[in-house]
Amino acid sequence: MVDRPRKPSALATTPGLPPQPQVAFSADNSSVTATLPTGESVSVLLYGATVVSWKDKKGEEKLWLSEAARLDGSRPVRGGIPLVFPVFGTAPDHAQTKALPQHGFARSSRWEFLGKSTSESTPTPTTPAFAATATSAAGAVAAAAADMSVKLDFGLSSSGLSEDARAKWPYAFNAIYSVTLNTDSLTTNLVVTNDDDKSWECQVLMHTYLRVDDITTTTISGLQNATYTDKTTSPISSSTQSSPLLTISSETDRVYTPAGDSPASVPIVVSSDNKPKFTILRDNLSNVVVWNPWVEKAQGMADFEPKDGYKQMLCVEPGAVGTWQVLEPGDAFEGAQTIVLGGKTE
Ligand SMILES: O=P(O)(O)OC[C@H]1O[C@@H](O)[C@H](O)[C@@H](O)[C@@H]1O
Repeated sequence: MVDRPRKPSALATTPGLPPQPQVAFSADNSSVTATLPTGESVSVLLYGATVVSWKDKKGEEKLWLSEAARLDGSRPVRGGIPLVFPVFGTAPDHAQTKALPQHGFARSSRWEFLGKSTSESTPTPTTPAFAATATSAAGAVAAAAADMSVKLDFGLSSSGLSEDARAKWPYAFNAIYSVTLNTDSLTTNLVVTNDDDKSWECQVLMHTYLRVDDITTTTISGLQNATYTDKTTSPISSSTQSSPLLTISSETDRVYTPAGDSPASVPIVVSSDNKPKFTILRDNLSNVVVWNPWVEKAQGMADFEPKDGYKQMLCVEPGAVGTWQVLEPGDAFEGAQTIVLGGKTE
């Protein structure tokens, strides 16, 4: 169970120092949960290094997780943030990955927990910003706690794969996935290194299931003028997003390539009733998949519950999937998303 942490590793015990984030494993060691002193938390299943919960300080869940999601490692998690690597979907025409299952093996491999690190920008009494927010030692402690973040690192390498996955993708690699919880944001960052003596190609995607209040009043901005492929048509079609706002009113499965020189310069804003709920920033991930299965596809997925749960979820998935990332021996690919609560980006 992800909700019953034990073995708190760092507690507020030193007077005068801000309280520290807590990091704890579940009783069965299947997941690790980090909690900030201000109450925000994130839980990551070692299976897939799948983020399965992200809560704000009020305890409100920000990610959608199916009630029928398997958390026992028997199949990829339906919800949270499964990690897609080294192939997005299936690629029957791509020699190196054609034998792999949908979305590759990262989401169905057990990752190793490498450790946690915390950071804080501790204001001092001489800093004007500090003086404005804290006029006492207690205020200083509270201000420091409010600025704190915790990073959880997970590792996976070719030697940690199942025999089956290794046989289907026989390349040496090393991956480090970092999940950083801040008071108002969550960052997931993947670095994959080619440890082989020959080059290989991969795709990467962070399959984020956002929890929304009501899909019919949800809008997505930041995709205007982006070209996209529509996977719901047969054959797959291509188009350009003309409207500034995307709304979802039927099955949606699109791979966007937002316009702009730098992928990071185009935030995607998911709003509920015109109120910004999530702002998604991308670093070196030049595609965004927007997916909602709607009525029929949700019915067809055994692990999708409740069946009308598609009304409370929206997948906005930053990735590098439009083309193949070619990694020469020793090369690394790094990509990240930051999901900021509300409309703030700084
Ligand atoms: O059922 P899965 O393997 O988790 O995939 C869910 C969806 O993932 C999305 O990223 C794909 O674009 C969809 O085509 C796919 O249906």
